[in-house]
Amino acid sequence: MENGAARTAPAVIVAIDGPSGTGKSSTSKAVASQLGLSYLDTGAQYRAITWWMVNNGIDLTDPTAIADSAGKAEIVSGTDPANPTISVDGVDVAGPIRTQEVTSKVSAVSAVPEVRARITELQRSLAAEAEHGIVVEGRDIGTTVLPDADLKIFLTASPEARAARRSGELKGADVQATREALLKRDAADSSRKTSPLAKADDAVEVDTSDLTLQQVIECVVTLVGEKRAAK
Ligand SMILES: Nc1ncnc2c1ncn2[C@@H]1O[C@H](COP(=O)(O)OP(=O)(O)OP(=O)(O)O)[C@@H](O)[C@H]1O
Ligand SMILES: Nc1ccn([C@@H]2O[C@H](COP(=O)(O)O)[C@@H](O)[C@H]2O)c(=O)n1
Repeated sequence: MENGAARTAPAVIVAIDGPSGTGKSSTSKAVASQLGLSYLDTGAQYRAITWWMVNNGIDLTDPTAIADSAGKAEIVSGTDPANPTISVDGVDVAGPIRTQEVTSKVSAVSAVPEVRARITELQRSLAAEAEHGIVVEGRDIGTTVLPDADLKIFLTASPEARAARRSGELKGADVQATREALLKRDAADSSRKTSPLAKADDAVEVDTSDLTLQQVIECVVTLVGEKRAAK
């Protein structure tokens, strides 16, 4: 180190992927906050473009119609883990993108290659801009968006654990119906041709079924520390 310059932690790129309800958002946000990193929820971006298409009457059963309008909405993501934001054409859509309607339609939109190309470009530029590094969570971050990430995590959990977590969050929604909806979305996301939900070969798999959220956060923070120490 020259001139006694203080040693600062090297910037680090962390990719966290996995099926729905495995704890990606909760874990990523907490890890990013704890380590002073940026945070990007890529699912929110796919939900935002879906919300725009629903609002603009695009036929979501027609992949050509989806592809033709893939570039029309301006999607902006704020990457502060204490206040992640998402807007479409200047409108804050953090609430509207969580409706049942958007949740049930997002997989049809995210399967279209033109949509993925557009959103992937946004994700890569946000990751490149993050001064101290970033935690990016989604389905294809380790495999496609950031294949050179310093650390790749693939979170899993049993369908039962995930359904119980989600129905608790949805204030007592039927656990069985929630389980079916989660599995249906995972099946669609895993079977699409373009960058399906998948574990990267070099990802660390963490089964969160029997872990508390705090334990998962600690596990990821430890893994990031190890990667940083080796840089
Ligand atoms: N290890 C855990 N133990 C118990 N509850 C958890 C755990 N991890 C996350 N949760 C809870 O499970 C719910 C789903 O978590 P979260 O939204 O982080 O999952 P996700 O993988 O990002 O889901 P999605 O892909 O559908 O957005 C939240 O209510 C969260 O608080
Ligand atoms: N990298 C990603 C992230 C998300 N998707 C699609 O968005 C949907 C919503 O994701 P949530 O994390 O908010 O539940 C998800 O079901 C995928 O269809 C994606 O394709 N790639």
